[in-house]
Amino acid sequence: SQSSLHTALRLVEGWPDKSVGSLGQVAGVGMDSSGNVVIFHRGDHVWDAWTFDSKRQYREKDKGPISTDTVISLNPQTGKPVHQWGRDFFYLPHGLTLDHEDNVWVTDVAMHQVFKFAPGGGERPLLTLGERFVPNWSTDHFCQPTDVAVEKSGDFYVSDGYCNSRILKFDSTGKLLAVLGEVSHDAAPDQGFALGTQMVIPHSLALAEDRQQLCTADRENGRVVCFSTVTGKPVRTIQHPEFGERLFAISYSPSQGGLLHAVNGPTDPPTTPVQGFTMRFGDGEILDTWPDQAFRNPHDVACASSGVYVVEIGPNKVWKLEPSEDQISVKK
Ligand SMILES: O=C(N[C@@H](O)C(=O)O)c1ccccc1
Repeated sequence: SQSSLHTALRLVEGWPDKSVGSLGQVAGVGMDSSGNVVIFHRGDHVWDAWTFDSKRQYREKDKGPISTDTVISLNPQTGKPVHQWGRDFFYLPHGLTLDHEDNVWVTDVAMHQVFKFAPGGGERPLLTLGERFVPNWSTDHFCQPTDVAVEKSGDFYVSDGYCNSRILKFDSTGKLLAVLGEVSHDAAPDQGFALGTQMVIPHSLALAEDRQQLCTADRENGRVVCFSTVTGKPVRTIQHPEFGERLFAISYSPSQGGLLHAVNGPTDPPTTPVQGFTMRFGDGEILDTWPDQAFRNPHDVACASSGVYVVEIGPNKVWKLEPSEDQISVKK
């Protein structure tokens, strides 16, 4: 039997440092190569039931972009902000990813666009994809794109999105290479997708490059779907009763033989605890659930050697979870 040591995670009190000040809805979290925790929040903009019209067009364009910095890098030990940028550009921040060169990849669900910024941000993006404020399902448009994952080769994936059920693969210049998990736009939900049902809001991406798999949190199906990065075909799903109906975000760590961290989401009526999961990547088995008290609305998760980080929307929180002293050995 294989035993693997892992540790129960617990919330770190008083993190981040109060100098971070008041945050808007915190949509995305990522780690940079220095181990800083980078968060993507919405300032005074919110996504509520009236924000988009029936065609998924953003209703509040003329309010202008968020006037405060939306990207904040936090020191992982002190929780103090070490850098911030991104004012007067974004309307509804969603996904944030740092690639292996610390370029910052972000999605904005109001603009229906994906941007690549140089390390540390800057005034203008290095790359812009999608047509500003124009939702569509043609391959040069997105519809509320949710996240980005980037290979060392520079090829990258976009999970698209709330109103498209697909993942697009591009080369480093933004040329479309492949569409993963696509079903014809008018197909019934249970047709055309190799694993039985199409994705419903591919909401978060985790790239396990060493395992040639790209996984997504198929949010409203409450499951993980993994695709081969070689063939683009779906290779497996991971689903557990403990997930409940909705799985919001996932993050891959190559350590300890490959771990997948995930957070689920609230349901109405509440059926399962809103919590985090640590799974063995290989077979998807749950090794640990955390934290001791429940989350309310976890929206994204990122992991590093310093700990696991979860951001929430309502209440707007950034949580740090670190291994607690009591090591638990799992006999499997
Ligand atoms: O999913 C929603 N929001 C979050 O995921 C988010 O804010 O990214 C949402 C859906 C309907 C109405 C309002 C918000």
